[in-house]
Amino acid sequence: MNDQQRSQAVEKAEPVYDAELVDDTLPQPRPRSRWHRLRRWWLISPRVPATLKSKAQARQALKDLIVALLKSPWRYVGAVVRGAIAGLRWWRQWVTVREYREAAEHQEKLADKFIEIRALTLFRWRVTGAVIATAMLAGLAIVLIWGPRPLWLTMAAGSVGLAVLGRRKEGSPGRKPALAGPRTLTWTMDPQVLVDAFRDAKLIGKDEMLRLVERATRVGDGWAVTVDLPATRKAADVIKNREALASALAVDEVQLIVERVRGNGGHAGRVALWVADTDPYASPPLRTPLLQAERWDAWQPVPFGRDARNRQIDLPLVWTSLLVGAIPRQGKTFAARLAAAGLILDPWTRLYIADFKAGKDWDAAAQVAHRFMSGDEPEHVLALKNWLVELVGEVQGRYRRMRQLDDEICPESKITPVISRDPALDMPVTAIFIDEVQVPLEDRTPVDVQGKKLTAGEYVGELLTWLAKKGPAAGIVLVLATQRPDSKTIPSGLRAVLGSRFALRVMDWRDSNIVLGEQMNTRGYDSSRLLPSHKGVGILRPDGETRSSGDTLAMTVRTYYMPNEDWQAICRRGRTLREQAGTLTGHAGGHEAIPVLDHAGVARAIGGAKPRPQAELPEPLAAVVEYLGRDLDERDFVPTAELVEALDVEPTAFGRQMGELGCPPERGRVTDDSGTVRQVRGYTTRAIREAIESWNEAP
Ligand SMILES: Nc1ncnc2c1ncn2[C@@H]1O[C@H](COP(=O)(O)OP(=O)(O)OP(=O)(O)O)[C@@H](O)[C@H]1O
Repeated sequence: MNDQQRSQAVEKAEPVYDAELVDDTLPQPRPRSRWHRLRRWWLISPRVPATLKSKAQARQALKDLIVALLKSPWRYVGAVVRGAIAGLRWWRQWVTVREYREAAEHQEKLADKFIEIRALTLFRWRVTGAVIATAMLAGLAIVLIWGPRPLWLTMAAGSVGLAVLGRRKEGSPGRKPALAGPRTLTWTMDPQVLVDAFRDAKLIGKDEMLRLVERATRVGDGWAVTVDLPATRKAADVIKNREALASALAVDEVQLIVERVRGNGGHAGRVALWVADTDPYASPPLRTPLLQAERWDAWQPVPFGRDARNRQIDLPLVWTSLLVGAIPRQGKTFAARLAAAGLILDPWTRLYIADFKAGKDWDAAAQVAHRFMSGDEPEHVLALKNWLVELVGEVQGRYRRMRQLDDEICPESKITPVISRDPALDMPVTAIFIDEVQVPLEDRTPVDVQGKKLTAGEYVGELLTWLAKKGPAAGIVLVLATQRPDSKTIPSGLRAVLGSRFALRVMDWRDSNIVLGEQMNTRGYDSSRLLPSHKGVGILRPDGETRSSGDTLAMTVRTYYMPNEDWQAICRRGRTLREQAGTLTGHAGGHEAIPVLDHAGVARAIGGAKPRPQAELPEPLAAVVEYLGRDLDERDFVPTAELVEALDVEPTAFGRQMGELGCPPERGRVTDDSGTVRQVRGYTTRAIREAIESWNEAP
């Protein structure tokens, strides 16, 4: 066989790999060391006492032990005294032949038995006297013969006997554990008191018991304890009836925090309680930590306040909106300014500030705001209307531009930190703060929206609703503060789309529900119960995650205190940061830009008004509008070739006529059926809409 024949006879095979194909995109089991396994078992085993499972618990157990030891002499003396009293009572009954006497009285034979009873009583007195005399003589003899020591020993044994007799009876702590689980004395959180409180508040039945999950521990300036409710009871009901429980525990409800323990370590019947020693809001308020921050990232939740346990509560602002409601002088403006402070310290954030309170509270923000006004006249309302129209147009533009960005920069139709800081994309996080929003919402100045007559208030309401709905994903943050959170002032459609809510003290539970949401009072959250003296304390119902709140629906928070000088310092810092970053624009930059208004587009977007009949439009614009129909709003770009073919027009003349109507052809990108992107000439729908509008507005 020559070489050529050999190479034809032997067929080359693909290499064979001796291996297993592993899909490493799936979560892989992690090898666990013995130490890890032991640790895990230790933590979950019911045999290991809870006190040995965590340092905090062990420390608390040690403290309790020391306290028990220190208290034991007093407890012993108490038991001996109780024993002595019990012994005396028993002796009195015996000496007065009480049982026999009562039986005779019962049978109405006391007179017959009187002599007999008296004799017996005398006899027992004599026995008592004889016993005392014998005991004294015996004691004397013992002292004389053996000294006082045996006497002391006898008395000690006697005191033990009395202490046993005087030990606490059934059900009292000290004899039998009231909760399942290990038990030692606690200072204030007596388990029996807790069980009784739950029973009195009708949160558990008379025969039901609580189970102790985590013994009472000192946390901050109060006591924390975690308990399991009986199987059929729900933690949500305890939260709902927090006030009854506070009353049963004899504390003010602001001192009691009840939370459901959720996630892996919890279940629907596990409740964590914290009882403050004193009113947690009576202490002086804390200054905002933002004062120490050189700058802030708007994408990070803003430090908003502290709860009663002194845990920091942060408020996320990007991708959401906030409604703050309260009666006057409770700290609304202060709360809204806290949210603003975080955004002011991020130079990449654009701010619109409308202060309808017309006071001095917001003035310092003028040096950083892109748009700023302070006043409560109709002209201010109309100016706000224009801002909002501009913002609606801005949001529409952002969505259109985001659609054109590639998936790596913009994976969803949502702005990201990178997009928001890219000056070329011009989509910064834009926050609009409106203080006393009821003023523009109630304004009755008539406005003409594309032929439809509305009041300025109605139109502002529609624009705000649209912005709250569509704005957050495009980086628009809406913060509205109102003194009048009633259903007439804040349209329900607007309330429904505002993500986060903060209710300071209001007049009644209805107003509280208007701010916090339907039925929130029945779930235990009612801001009308807050005390007038608790300025800056409110119920926060956040949207998304807030640090340290877990899955809590809402929480009582005391906002950080930011007096005017701190606020001014933050605004000054915000200005310096913007100057350095070159992002000082609009009002703060000294050139008040006139809002770019696309009234027709906005009216179409919010559905509040219809454009004028298209018959009024000149050709070929009318034909283009007719051909595009709904696509006018849904598409960004229409190639000239498509229009020329559909309308059967001469391309050069068509281009010239469109240009004369204010809509010259531009270059744009289209994707053909095979997925290839090509650059072609055509018209942006925005330009077409603007052409329609300018024609409609022409006299
Ligand atoms: N976190 C806080 N801690 C302590 N005091 C506060 C706090 N927040 C606000 N206050 C106090 O409450 C007062 C009223 O606050 P603010 O001006 O924000 O009220 P408001 O609800 O906006 O009032 P109005 O409805 O009149 O505009 C402030 O002067 C301030 O002293």
